[in-house]
Amino acid sequence: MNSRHNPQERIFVALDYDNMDDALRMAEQLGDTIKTMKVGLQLFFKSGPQILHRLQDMGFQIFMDCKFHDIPNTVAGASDSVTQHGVYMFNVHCAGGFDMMKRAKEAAVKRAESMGIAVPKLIGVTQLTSTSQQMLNQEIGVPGDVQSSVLHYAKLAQQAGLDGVVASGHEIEAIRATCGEEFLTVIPGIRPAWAAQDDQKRIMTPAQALQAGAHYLVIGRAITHAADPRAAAMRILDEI
Ligand SMILES: O=C(O)c1cc(=O)[nH]c(=O)n1[C@@H]1O[C@H](COP(=O)(O)O)[C@@H](O)[C@H]1O
Repeated sequence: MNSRHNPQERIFVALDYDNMDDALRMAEQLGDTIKTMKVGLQLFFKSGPQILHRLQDMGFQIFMDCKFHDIPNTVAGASDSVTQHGVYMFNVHCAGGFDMMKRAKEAAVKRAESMGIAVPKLIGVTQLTSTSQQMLNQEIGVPGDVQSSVLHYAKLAQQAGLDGVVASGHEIEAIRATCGEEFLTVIPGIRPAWAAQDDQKRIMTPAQALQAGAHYLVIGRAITHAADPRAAAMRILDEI
């Protein structure tokens, strides 16, 4: 297992809520167990950027999950804007291509340097964890196996200067072998043995994913929908 970080720093909790009060309540409950909160589009569109600053004021780092995917100029502009909020990490879809990813990174670096803040980590989404082999081939129209597609995107993201990728637990080892140990792997689709699978297809337990070399795990419902979220987070931390 990668031991560079303590377990609390390796779990990002997905605050997938439709209002700021519920999200802040959850963050408060998890305050002494989790360091980074993931804010996605559902919450962001309801609360606006103030959710980022409220969480930061509570001491959390933010993974802004905006999954940008547009022409390079537009994504560069969006990356510049999100960087201004001092987020720890944000993401783009690798499917936007090399130039889009490179421009996103350049914009984030330029803005962070002009503000004198840490450059946010930029992560490329490879294939979503809700994508099965059959979906990839038949619906999305990409031939070959999921792992080959994920590896192709991971290599492209690394060449474009990104810090890492989002993928499922099943691809961690191949990504590490191809892109090296420093290239970050951010892994959703995490399900403890005692949690429901929901809409995720390519899943893994927290312990298995860390064993395979994941840097960070993204966990939503297994914690936020638990009867006692803090106890669920503690149980996961114990398991890893
Ligand atoms: O970028 C992501 O965070 C992401 C990528 C991916 O391939 N799959 C995926 O589930 N996610 C996010 O990770 C979180 C997973 O939530 P749960 O399935 O509730 O644990 C959600 O907020 C998703 O938006």
